[in-house]
This record gives sequence, structure tokens and C-alpha cells, in this order.
Amino acid sequence: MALDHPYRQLPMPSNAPFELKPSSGKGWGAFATRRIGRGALILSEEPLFTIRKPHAEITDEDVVRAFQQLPASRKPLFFLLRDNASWQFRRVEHAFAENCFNMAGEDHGGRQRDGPRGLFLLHSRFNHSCLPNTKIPIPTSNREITYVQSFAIRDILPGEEITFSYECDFGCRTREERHQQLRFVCHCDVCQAGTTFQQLSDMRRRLVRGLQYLQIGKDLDGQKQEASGRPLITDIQLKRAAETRSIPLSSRLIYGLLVMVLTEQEGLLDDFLAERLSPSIWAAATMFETENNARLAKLAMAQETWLERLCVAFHLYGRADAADAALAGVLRKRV
Ligand SMILES: C[S@@+](CC[C@H](N)C(=O)[O-])C[C@H]1O[C@@H](n2cnc3c(N)ncnc32)[C@H](O)[C@@H]1O
Repeated sequence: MALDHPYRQLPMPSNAPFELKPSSGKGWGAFATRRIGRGALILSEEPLFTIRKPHAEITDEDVVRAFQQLPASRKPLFFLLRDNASWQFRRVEHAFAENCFNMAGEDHGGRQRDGPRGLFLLHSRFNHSCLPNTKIPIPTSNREITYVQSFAIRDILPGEEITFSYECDFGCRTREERHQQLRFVCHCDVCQAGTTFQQLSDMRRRLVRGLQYLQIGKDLDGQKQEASGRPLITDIQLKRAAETRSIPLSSRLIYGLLVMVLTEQEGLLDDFLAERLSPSIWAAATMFETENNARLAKLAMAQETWLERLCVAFHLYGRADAADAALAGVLRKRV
């Protein structure tokens, strides 16, 4: 192990539950030094500096200017950054881009706005996984954040690598799509090509994306999908129903529950995601106006697990409800 590697000089909090060391095929990474319980805070970190510009507009000059404003004692920290295992930084802007986090809050649609970027020395040492054990939640308020925090989303054992997902929509993207976006070949367990788990994972993630399309009538980029190419929904009538918000309440409830079950089976249903996805499912279950439907929906939601709720809710499949027309009207107005 490279004892003189510059990362060894990065200042670590005294109570940090991890150490930095080489990670096979990924450069360096962070590894747990003790058991970290699900939900525990792993690291709270302030940026070395922040550039108050959207990502695409940040130039070498911006980085140099921000660097020059640092106190003399903090300047050497910037030079501890290395090539991150991908390529050697030829410009300071590259070093910044590979080690920064978006500090913006989310927009009305729940997506993170493109806001100021902060340079983080330690969180940027965490490698990516498509099945991570840690999450850096997007700030839910629309205010920007001044520090970044990571939390364990399951129990992490001593010696385990600490990872998070570099993109928040990877639960809906196949291996190929994820690698295109990451611009490196991910070596995580889900990305081991040709394994049964990887094939199942691709199917689940594509299915979740399609189910989300049916619920909100648009794709991850906020756009309607073309019917040509490789559409998510091949049934033209169903696609039109999704885009005109005419999907009946019974189907909406079933699609929402199916997303929970698939995400859980994929190993991605952490507490943050459950908190984000479940309110709309609970709300849908209470909207039925046709008595028999309302009773079934209530019974479904009284079950203990997402799978049990789905199994009961399936009895609603294909049923119209007295609330359907009014719901479609409300959803269309929101577009
Ligand atoms: C922000 S850095 C992470 C820390 C980096 N490994 C280091 O040595 O400083 C991101 C880079 O790490 C590597 N990396 C991160 N996660 C990886 C993964 N799952 N598989 C392969 N390489 C990975 C890639 O080269 C990526 O460009």
C-alpha cells in the first residue's frame, strides 16, 4: 500500500468510521473501520471552497480564483487531489469537476436544481456503487446547503467499502445506461455482466422506469418518450392514457406498490427513498370513492409488507372508480 500517497495527508475527523486506502480497480476508496449501523451519520463535511455557478459554466479561471481566496494554510489541500483513478487532471477545472458536489436544493418536481458546486476532499473519495450502502440525500428544502452529509442505508461491516450512488435516478437505469452516464465501467456487484442478478436487475430497473412513466406521464428527463426507437411503453393507448393523466386510480395504486416491491427486491429501498415514495401511495389508497374499491384499498394498505399490500391491491386491477374523472382533472391541471 502506498504509504506516501497524498490522500494520507487529507485531514480526517477524529471520529471518522472509515479509512482511505486503495480499492481494487477503482483507485482509492473509503473502508469502514468499525460496524456502522443503518441510519448512522458517516460524515458531515464542509467544502474546501464553493463556486457559485452551474456546473457547465465553471471555468479554469473560476477554480483558480476560488483557490486564491483560500487561506494560505488551506491551499496545499487542493494539491492532495489525485487523478481519481480515471485520468490525470490536465486542468484545475477537471480536478474540481471530479471532486465537487451540487449544493442546490430540489425543485418543485423533486429534482435537484443545477446550483453552486462545492469541492469536497473526503466525500469525493467515496466510490460509486449501483447497489450502495450509503446515501448523500438531496436537500429537500429549496435552500442550498453549506455542507454534505452521508448516512448508512444498511448496516456496514468493518472492512466493507463505503459507497454511494453518483446519480439519483440509477434505480431506473440499466447497466449500459448507467455506464454511459458515469463515463467509466463500474465494477460494483450489480454490474458484473452476464450474471443472473445483473440481468434481473436490468429488467427490474427498466420496469420501474416504465411504471413511473405510467404514473406521471413523462420520463426521467421530464419529457414524453417518442413512440419510435426503444419506447418504455409499447402499448399506444396505455402510453396516451399516461400522458393525458387518464390512468385509473386502481392502476395508479398497483403501479406505485409494484415500484416499491421491485425497488425493495433490487435492494434499493432505503429509508430515504421509502419516505419519498410512500406518501403518494398512501394518498392514492385513500382517494377511492366507490365503496368496494375503497374497502379493498384500505385492506391492502393494512398489510405489513409492500409485497402483501401489492397482492391484495391486485384485486382492484381493471376496476374503474367514481374518483377517476376528478383525479384526472386535477392531475392535468398540475402539468
Ligand atoms: C470521485 S472519484 C472516487 C475516488 C477515487 N477512486 C479516488 O481514487 O480518488 C471517482 C472515480 O473513481 C473511480 N470509481 C468510482 N467508483 C467506481 C466503480 N464502482 N467502479 C470503477 N471505478 C470507480 C472512477 O475512476 C471515477 O472516475
